[in-house]
Amino acid sequence: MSASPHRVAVFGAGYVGLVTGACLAELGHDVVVRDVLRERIDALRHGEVPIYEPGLGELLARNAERLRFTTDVGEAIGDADFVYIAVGTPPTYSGDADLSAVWTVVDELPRIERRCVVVMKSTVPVGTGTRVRHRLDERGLGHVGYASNPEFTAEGTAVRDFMHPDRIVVGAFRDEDGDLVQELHAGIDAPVVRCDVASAEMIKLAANAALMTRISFINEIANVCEATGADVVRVAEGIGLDRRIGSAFLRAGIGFGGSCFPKDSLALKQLAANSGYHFQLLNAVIEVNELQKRRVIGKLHSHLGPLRGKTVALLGLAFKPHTDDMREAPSIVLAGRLLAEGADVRAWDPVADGGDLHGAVIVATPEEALDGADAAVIVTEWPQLADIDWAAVASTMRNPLVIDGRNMLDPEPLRSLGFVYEGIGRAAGAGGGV
Ligand SMILES: NC(=O)c1ccc[n+]([C@@H]2O[C@H](COP(=O)([O-])OP(=O)(O)OC[C@H]3O[C@@H](n4cnc5c(N)ncnc54)[C@H](O)[C@@H]3O)[C@@H](O)[C@H]2O)c1
Ligand SMILES: O=c1ccn([C@@H]2O[C@H](COP(=O)(O)OP(=O)(O)O[C@H]3O[C@H](CO)[C@@H](O)[C@H](O)[C@H]3O)[C@@H](O)[C@H]2O)c(=O)[nH]1
Repeated sequence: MSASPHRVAVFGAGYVGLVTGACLAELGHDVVVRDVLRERIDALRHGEVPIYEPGLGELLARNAERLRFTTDVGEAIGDADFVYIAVGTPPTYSGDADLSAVWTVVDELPRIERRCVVVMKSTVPVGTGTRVRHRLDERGLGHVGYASNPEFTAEGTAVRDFMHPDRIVVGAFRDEDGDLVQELHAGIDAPVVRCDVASAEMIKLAANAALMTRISFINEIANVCEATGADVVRVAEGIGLDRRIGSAFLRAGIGFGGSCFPKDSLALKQLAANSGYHFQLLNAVIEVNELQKRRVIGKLHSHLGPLRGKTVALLGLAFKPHTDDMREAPSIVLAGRLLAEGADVRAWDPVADGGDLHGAVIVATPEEALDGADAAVIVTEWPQLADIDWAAVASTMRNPLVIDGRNMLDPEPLRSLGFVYEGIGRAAGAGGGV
């Protein structure tokens, strides 16, 4: 519980806005979350949680008396001390971040007489804060503060990440605004990085770029492992124990997806390009990822030949486990390629609804997806997949082939059951799951 409760308005009831609102309420603040989607707000008012995020439902319920939901700007702003902007910043056709939702919020802010701080939670290009500051000044809101407080939570662990972050970043034009945002987080035990607004904006983009670089790096190592007979799982373990390297984000697989990495890599690439800089390394990271998503298709070809008429079971659809989010999920590229090549796609996910996969048949259990299939492809490392009774499945599949896009299974038991097992970057005969 923080020493002094504040009144906070959060614009955007998506993955970030809802988690931010619920966690700030948990810290003792009074929060109003505003969204433009009436059905989303109605659902929240009825105690329903419109997204799948572990722990969020309990947090919203526990803090119900400090949380309100509205579509109305005036009601949201009320007498708020903080206005958090947590709206989407998707990529435009060119890859630049689309800031239209951010500008809508800035422009719909009513006349505010008192002291209040607008806080940017959305991921935005460097320079956005300066532009928002000017717009606030032009609108006669010069007394309203502005701070950048980027979000580093990952989907599936967002509540824990918010309450126990590695760090809190606060960039402000005026120290007193930064002080207030820092004070709002009283009760969270984490280092606070105080800096200028541009640096805070860059910390967010650079952190994501660093994580993506590690993933594309290990994926390229995996591809070389595959060509040379090494096992990337052991290689990642071996290099990750070096404290200078560390073991996080060294899981080779079929590439990164999600609502953040793909779009933020493009946004940083275009931000650099717009400033006259060609960001070569980031371009390579993006390209490696695009190719990585398609490697499974090559593996299927090498085992099955032409895919027309073959049935492929896609196990997992969400871009990662413990979320229903399918934005930029590798499953979308995979399903699209398979369907284009004439394969029948049967797909399963415990929470993502697969509505984006036009032409794929969505089934209720992994076993149903595998029944009669020519190949199983593990797309998302859902823990449920570790519990499949492969001995039973062996007799129901048309062809016992498992392509493990996340290196989650132990190859040896599968091979001893007669399965052909291929991971990503795992030489034939390599043992041990991850
Ligand atoms: N998803 C994540 O895990 C994550 C983590 C860190 C940062 N971010 C960044 O946070 C931002 C939000 O991401 P998200 O995943 O929560 O997006 P989202 O699409 O899930 O949610 C955005 C919400 O904003 C609402 N909205 C649009 N215009 C509005 C307005 N004028 N007033 C109020 N609400 C409005 C939308 O209806 C939607 O519900 C993005 O910039 C994203 O890059 C996301
Ligand atoms: O070793 C790894 C780690 C992750 N991934 C993939 O990378 C993607 C992103 O995973 P993750 O980072 O766990 O999830 P996000 O929810 O997208 O979170 C990222 O993006 C958020 C939005 O910017 C940031 O706030 C988080 O810090 C950052 O981790 C997923 O497709 C994963 O399968 C790998 O392939 N190998």
